[in-house]
Amino acid sequence: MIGTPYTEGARRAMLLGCGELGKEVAIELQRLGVEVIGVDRYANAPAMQVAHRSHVINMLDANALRAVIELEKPHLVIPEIEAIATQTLVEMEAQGINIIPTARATKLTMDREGIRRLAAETLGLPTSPYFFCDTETEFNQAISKIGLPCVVKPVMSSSGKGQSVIRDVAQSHKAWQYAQEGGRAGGGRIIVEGFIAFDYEITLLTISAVNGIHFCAPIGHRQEDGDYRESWQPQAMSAEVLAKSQAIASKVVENLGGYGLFGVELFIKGNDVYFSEVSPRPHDTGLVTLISQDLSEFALHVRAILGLPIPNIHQHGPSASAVILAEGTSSNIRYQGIAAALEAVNTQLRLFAKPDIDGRRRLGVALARDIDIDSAISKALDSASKIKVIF
Ligand SMILES: Nc1ncnc2c1ncn2[C@@H]1O[C@H](COP(=O)(O)OP(=O)(O)OP(=O)(O)O)[C@@H](O)[C@H]1O
Ligand SMILES: NCC(=O)N[C@@H]1O[C@H](COP(=O)([O-])[O-])[C@@H](O)[C@H]1O
Ligand SMILES: [Mg+2]
Repeated sequence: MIGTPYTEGARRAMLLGCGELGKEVAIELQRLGVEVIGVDRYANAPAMQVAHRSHVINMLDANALRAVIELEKPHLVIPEIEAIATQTLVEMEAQGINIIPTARATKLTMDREGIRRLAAETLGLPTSPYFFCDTETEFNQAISKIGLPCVVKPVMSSSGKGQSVIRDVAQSHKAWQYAQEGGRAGGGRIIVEGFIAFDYEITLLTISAVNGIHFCAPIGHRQEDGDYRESWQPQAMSAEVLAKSQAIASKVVENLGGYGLFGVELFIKGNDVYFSEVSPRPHDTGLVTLISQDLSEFALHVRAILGLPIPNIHQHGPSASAVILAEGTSSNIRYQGIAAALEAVNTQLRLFAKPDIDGRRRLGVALARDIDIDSAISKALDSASKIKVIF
């Protein structure tokens, strides 16, 4: 049963994080008449523009997070980013608040050490070799054990922040410093991973719903500076490798528990599949599902978390997304070229409406369908290139 927003019977959902992914989740919640409360670190964040009301707090501040949850008493708390005081979510869950998918999942995936040890050491899944280090001496020892090239990341970071690849020992000190600066908590523990020279990488969107586990068609993507630039669906892969990927994803998702959509990141090399990491929430590379599927990853997340069934997921054929990135400083962002970007058949656009920019920021995404993946990618890239961001 779902009541009407602003009335006693309303079903209240609180989004912790109101970026582009949360905006689409908010729209899907609104479509089913759920009352949406947005929370993020800054005002007028994308999902706040869709929510019934919103709050601006530092979500890493345990007291502020607890206070906003106690004030609003949401039926569902939907984390949209990793950087949240997840220990508070664990405590609130113990008091009966429904944390999506589970407080433990948000805590384990906020920290690379939590999810990596679970996947490799508890579940026995294949991953890159890795070491965790707290000092530069340990770091140098880890590099010599793992060998070059290797990848260095702060344990608490996302979107490639503080991440670099070391190909020559001479780059080690710089990589250490960069990882210390890029960590969410301002320095600290890092992970050194062996570099997997994969043939391709995928996000396998996996949904745990009331009627079981469901998979979307695999999404291929290209990353630059640890951040995604284009994604496409379906990624061609053999039945054997797809089955292996689905088996890995099921193991991870079943262990993390709860209902919701997960973005399982996998590296594929020959017939080998390596687990990389997982988002217990919609994934940025999954933005392509806004054009490639009848139920997008956001619609699927909402269905799952409301305890609704997912009888089928229809995929429309070769599709792609290309991000619209801009760089600069402004709080008066305007977009030109929208008509040109939408000229081709089967093309769509999402402009996230972020209120400002200071540095490089993803502001939108172009979406396209075509007769094959290569054509869909070039159409999406072409559409994205038509958008001129004016400051
Ligand atoms: N061990 C590795 N070997 C080869 N490539 C890697 C490795 N680790 C990461 N990468 C590359 O860097 C990208 C980003 O890495 P990762 O997903 O760990 O970072 P992130 O900061 O969590 O990014 P996001 O938050 O966008 O998922 C991967 O998608 C992959 O392309
Ligand atoms: N890879 C994670 C990811 O894509 N997260 C998405 O980016 C937003 C932050 O954007 P911002 O840095 O521009 O505020 C987040 O709120 C989420 O929607
Ligand atoms: Mg990733």
